[in-house]
Amino acid sequence: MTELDLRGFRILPGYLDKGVQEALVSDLRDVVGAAPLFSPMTPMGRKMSVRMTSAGRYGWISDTKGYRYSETHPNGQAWPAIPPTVLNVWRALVSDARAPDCCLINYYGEGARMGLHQDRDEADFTWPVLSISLGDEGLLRIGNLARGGSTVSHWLRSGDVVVMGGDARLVHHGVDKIRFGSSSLLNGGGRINLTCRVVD
Ligand SMILES: O=C(O)CCC(=O)C(=O)O
Ligand SMILES: [Fe+2]
Repeated sequence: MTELDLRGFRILPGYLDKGVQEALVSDLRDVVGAAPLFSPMTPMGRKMSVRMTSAGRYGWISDTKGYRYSETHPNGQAWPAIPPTVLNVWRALVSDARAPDCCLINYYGEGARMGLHQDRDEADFTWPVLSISLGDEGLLRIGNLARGGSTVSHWLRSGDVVVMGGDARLVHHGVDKIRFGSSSLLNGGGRINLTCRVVD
């Protein structure tokens, strides 16, 4: 398998075969059944186009009080456990020593996007963020440690995995757009991105 290094992000195209992708989607259906997707508001009061939920001890939430991790879903309930199918990918690529305590699930429907940002709400940046893409293709944009400057873009496809760690742990990134309907993995189309994080 050819592995790519884009500004320190380790990109593993096609890392997960179709069978594993389907198993992940099946487990995620259970997670979303227990912890429904919601549309977060930015601290500025704008609705994000991506819908989200989480699994694990912590989930990532955003509302007018700001971005943060929470031990409960906005509906007040604890998040469901991270499925073993997800933990297996982390174990294979990141660590046997410690498991992630958050798996953020992002769902991109038609027209959804995510602006350039850093993942910096975790306590210890020596742990990488592991990202898994499922379903429709998404155009990842990668910038720099500081805000601004040039960017590079790369289409992520279903089964691709990205490790954002080391010196690149705080590199800005975002998803400009998806190619809605480009994959048949998810009934009804769209893109799911999972990011596994060590929060505390
Ligand atoms: O959807 C993606 O590929 C990236 C998601 C992301 O950057 C995040 O959830 O922080
Ligand atoms: Fe991110």
